[in-house]
Amino acid sequence: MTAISIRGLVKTYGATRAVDGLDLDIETGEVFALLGPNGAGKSTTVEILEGFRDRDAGEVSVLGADPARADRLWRNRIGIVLQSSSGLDLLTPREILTSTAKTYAAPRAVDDVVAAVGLEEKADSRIAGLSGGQRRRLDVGLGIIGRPELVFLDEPTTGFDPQARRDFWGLIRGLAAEGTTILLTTHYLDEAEQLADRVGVIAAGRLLALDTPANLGGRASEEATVTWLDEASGRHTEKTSTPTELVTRLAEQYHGEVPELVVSRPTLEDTYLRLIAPHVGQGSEPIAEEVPA
Ligand SMILES: Nc1ncnc2c1ncn2[C@@H]1O[C@H](COP(=O)(O)OP(=O)(O)OP(=O)(O)O)[C@@H](O)[C@H]1O
Repeated sequence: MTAISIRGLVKTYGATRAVDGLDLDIETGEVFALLGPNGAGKSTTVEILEGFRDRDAGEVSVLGADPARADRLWRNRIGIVLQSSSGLDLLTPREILTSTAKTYAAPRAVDDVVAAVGLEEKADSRIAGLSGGQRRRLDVGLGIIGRPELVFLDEPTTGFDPQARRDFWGLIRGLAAEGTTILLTTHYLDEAEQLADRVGVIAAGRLLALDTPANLGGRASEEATVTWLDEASGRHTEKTSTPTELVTRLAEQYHGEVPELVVSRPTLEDTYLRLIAPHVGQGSEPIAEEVPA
């Protein structure tokens, strides 16, 4: 079943075509990561799907409804992670989670959410005293307290320390295991690789590539790089489509362990940067001066 369907979506701001004819389907239960450089149109797309922004053209369906005309019942089925805890400085995370939970029909238990986002120690402290990363955890907690079927996460781990990011990934995997559909935007390629079933890369409001993280842009069939250190001749690097064969040959040559052996394939970040390269800095390149002959 399709949770989100987008056909020919267009959004313009003055002369800027922020979203320029986007087509995309996201399946129920899928974790989908939308990737793209700054200004690619990710937030605009997500805000249209959330019903917070009007579109200029195209068809959009989210959980079977058009977000531009959706009602409160529909809104209760989706979870949105906003930068919402600002302005609530005198309250505590537990207070704001408890009052938000009351607006939903079947909310999660406040204690469960506090634990899921790792805010146990700060649950009863004023929000004013929370760090940036702790506030973001609260935002995530507010986004999931209503037990939504679909969660929108716009750059959810910005400002998280490495441990908090790992904890958050565990939380997302848990939601996905319960069947929650998740649409995530992120600039962290490792996050997309860890979490997403599929990724979509957009630039200038258009979809450039759509695949699993492992296959994006033909990644799975790209050559591997094998490096090793030879005591006599120094470091060697070879690109090959048959790395096992090369490593087997090296193992024979060195009679066992190959010194400082590394076998690597292009990372998702390498592939992503290659995909977006033609679209980055468009229009902002300095005009080269003509050199007189
Ligand atoms: N309210 C607005 N008014 C005018 N232009 C806007 C507005 N919101 C976004 N834009 C423009 O639309 C384009 C897409 O912006 P958007 O915020 O959707 O990109 P993004 O992919 O989410 O970027 P980032 O990764 O920086 O968050 C940009 O050129 C941006 O300047």
